[in-house]
Amino acid sequence: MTESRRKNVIYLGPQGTYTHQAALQQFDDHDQFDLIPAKSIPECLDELENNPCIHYAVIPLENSTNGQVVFSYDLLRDRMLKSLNPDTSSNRVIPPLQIIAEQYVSIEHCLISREHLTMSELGKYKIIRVYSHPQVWGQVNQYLKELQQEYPNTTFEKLDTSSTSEAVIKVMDSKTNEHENVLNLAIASEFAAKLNKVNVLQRGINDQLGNTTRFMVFKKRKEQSPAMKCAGSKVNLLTFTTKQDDPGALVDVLTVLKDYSVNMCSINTRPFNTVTLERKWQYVFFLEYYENNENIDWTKFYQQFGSYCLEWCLWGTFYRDPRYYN
Ligand SMILES: O=C(O)C(=O)C[C@]1(C(=O)O)C=C[C@@H](O)C=C1
Repeated sequence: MTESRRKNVIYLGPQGTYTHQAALQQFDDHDQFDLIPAKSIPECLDELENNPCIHYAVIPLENSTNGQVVFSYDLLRDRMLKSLNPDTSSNRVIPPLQIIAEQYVSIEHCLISREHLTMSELGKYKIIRVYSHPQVWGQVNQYLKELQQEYPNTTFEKLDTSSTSEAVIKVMDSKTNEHENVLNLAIASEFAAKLNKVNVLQRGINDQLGNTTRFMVFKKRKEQSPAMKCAGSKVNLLTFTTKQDDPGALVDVLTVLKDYSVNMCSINTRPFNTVTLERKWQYVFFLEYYENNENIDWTKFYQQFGSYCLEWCLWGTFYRDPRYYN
């Protein structure tokens, strides 16, 4: 493969994040794809949208323990609202980005230190600063509570970073201050610890066994989809707003799914409030449904569905991840 045919995939970095693992799962052909770390989730989609050298983006969407990755949901929400063109007769928004796949990554958090030390040594520190991505706190709540109970004379502080690998780098850069009795720790994957050659104090510290995060893979809509060896169920992800706040407005939209025997797999919502719009405080709904019924007239389905929405946007149709749903 010539250099120019190679494709660039941007993901939430630095190297070693769970998103990096999702990107490696999706784009496992190293002769074809270069993986490029981004500093934040918004940067991933901004770069894919605006940088001609970026071909794909991978971002986290939801976690089995603590739900929505709100940063990602809000990117879709804001993109749908931004793309709305009040001059056109159609209420369908067609954004420049499209979802083409999902990936699931098993999340096994570790407690990580820069220096080599053991759990029994934690009690000698007055303050322990724990760095991680904000999405992680809800996955290790119980663990941190128990840690505090075990070391009652130590104050544990939680500090947010842009990703779990960023937390590891923070800990590597901030030297333990023995004099002030302050220790810096990170919560991240074993993969991140190994990449950065730091010490794993404890493994599998997440509260729930089977903790899993689901990631979404995007491409530019105008570019061709890559060839994918997939089979099985196809899923659609669509966002919409309702026409009014009257009783039954949401039911009207969802009844179309029932009428066409379309099986819904998830529904979520995020609020928004825009001064330029007449209605205050509205919601964007996120809907996922299967596309496995060949007898459905999808053109008619979307005509009817769209007629009950103020605006709607189909983000993509993709296969259920066969690695996870086997
Ligand atoms: O920080 C990382 O490693 C990420 O890939 C982000 C992220 C998230 O935003 O949900 C991914 C999976 C884990 O649930 C924690 C953090």
